[in-house]
Amino acid sequence: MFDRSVSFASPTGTFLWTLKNQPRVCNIGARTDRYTRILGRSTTASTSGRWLRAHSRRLAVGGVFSTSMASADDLKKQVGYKAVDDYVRSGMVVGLGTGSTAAFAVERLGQKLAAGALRDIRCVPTSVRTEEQARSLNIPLTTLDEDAELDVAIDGADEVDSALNLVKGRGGALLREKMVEVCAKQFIVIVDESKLVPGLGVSGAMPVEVTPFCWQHTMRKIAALPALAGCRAEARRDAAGALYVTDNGNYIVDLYFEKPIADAYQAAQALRDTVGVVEHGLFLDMASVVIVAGAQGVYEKHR
Ligand SMILES: O=C[C@H](O)[C@H](O)[C@H](O)COP(=O)(O)O
Repeated sequence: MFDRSVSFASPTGTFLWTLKNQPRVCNIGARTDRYTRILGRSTTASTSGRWLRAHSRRLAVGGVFSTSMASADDLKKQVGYKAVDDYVRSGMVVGLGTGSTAAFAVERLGQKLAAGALRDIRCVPTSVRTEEQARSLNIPLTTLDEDAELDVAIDGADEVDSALNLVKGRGGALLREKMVEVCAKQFIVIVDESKLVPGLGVSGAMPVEVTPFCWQHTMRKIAALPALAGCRAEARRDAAGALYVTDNGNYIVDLYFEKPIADAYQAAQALRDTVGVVEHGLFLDMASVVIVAGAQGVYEKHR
């Protein structure tokens, strides 16, 4: 359940969260004997809450907690914080991704800027949502028009395959994300293990951004592409049933596959060649590093 060799990006956060949530305290108590064995100290389950509180710093520094106790948000926070701690330095131009995982990286960047641990950073946000979060944290912003070369970009993903190719855009931000992330010297992807897939297109939609002009015609063209054989195309709608509109004023066609996309490169090329398609959610050969949080802790996959 936990392992001396595992190191966590943000174990303190996980631990504090665990203590605050009563059902999880029981889990900790049940495992106290294992913690004490590692630290060479005896205690009883009944004193575990007090004992763990007193030793939380030592436990956190030792990094012995298992992410099996962590919530999905804890895992996202671990990778979001680690990406900023390990890959962002003062003076850099940074691409800020979109989504629930990327939001933790933005949060960390804001914290480090406020604390003076990072200075002279300029960031390019990949969506209106991210821009608003960054502004609320006083993160200095720039655009690709002013800063066309980024040192690093950090973003989540919907799927990651074994070659570190990605599906992105289930949150609707794919166009700006791809525009920004192709300009980064290093593109750091942050995910929890649930995003790792044996082949792209299996866990949900592969989004395609299309122009509103004759979008149904474009959707039919996409669905008929031989490189996408077997896909079902559906226009994305909001909760009220209206067509979903991206930050760029476009629509999204979601493609659903029963089997992994046979050849993602062919599929990407066929989509690029379809007039009316603005961008698609296949991010191929782009990720430099994928930081993964899972049951065995946090680890990196490099291209
Ligand atoms: O359009 C959204 C983006 O591509 C997100 O990065 C992606 O959907 C992953 O989001 P989350 O971290 O919330 O799972």
